[in-house]
Amino acid sequence: MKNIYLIGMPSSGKSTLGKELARSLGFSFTDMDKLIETREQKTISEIFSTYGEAHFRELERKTLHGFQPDQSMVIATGGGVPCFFDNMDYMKKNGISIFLNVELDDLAKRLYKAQGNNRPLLDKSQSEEAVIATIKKTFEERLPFYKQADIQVDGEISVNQLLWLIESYVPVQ
Ligand SMILES: Nc1ncnc2c1ncn2[C@@H]1O[C@H](COP(=O)(O)OP(=O)(O)OP(=O)(O)O)[C@@H](O)[C@H]1O
Ligand SMILES: O=C(O)C1=C[C@@H](O)[C@@H](O)[C@H](O)C1
Ligand SMILES: [Mg+2]
Repeated sequence: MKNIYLIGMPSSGKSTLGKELARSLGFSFTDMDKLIETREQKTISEIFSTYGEAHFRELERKTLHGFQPDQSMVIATGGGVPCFFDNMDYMKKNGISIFLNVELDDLAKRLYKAQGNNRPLLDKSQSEEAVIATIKKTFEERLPFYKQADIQVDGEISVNQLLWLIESYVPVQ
């Protein structure tokens, strides 16, 4: 079966929903950020600070293009993946892309609740206002890319609802 790519802002629920979706479909689950961290033996923050963002974006592209199509995988992409290189076209060509579109206020709340701070583009040591302003600006810049997804989900959704959307888009046996 075709791979499923979950895209969206940090904290939009790609990993949480992705794991449940994979379990329901009997697909394997892969988190691109985790895969890159394992392969590089560094956290995403360390990769950014040591080699810079451009290097990280190259790693993301290589990782994305390294997945074989039709491998029955649910892939939680990094938040920036659709916005660089030909990544969005690649996902559309090689699987089903799903945009998890979550309200900015909800994104900000989730981000503050999450433990730790390993997302270099969303620095929780800044004031809450500054973080929200960054999220808003980033979201607006990314929306034209995210919107190209095959399926868009607005707000919260259950796995069963998501399964229905996927089956309606392309029948899953
Ligand atoms: N539908 C939901 N309602 C409320 N909270 C949620 C929902 N989905 C996820 N969360 C919470 O939001 C936080 C972020 O979720 P998750 O890690 O799945 O997002 P992500 O898109 O994978 O983020 P990242 O890009 O940082 O990896 C977690 O604390 C998770 O428990
Ligand atoms: O939104 C982004 O650009 C990022 C999101 C994370 O998933 C990581 O891929 C990294 O922190 C960059
Ligand atoms: Mg995640």
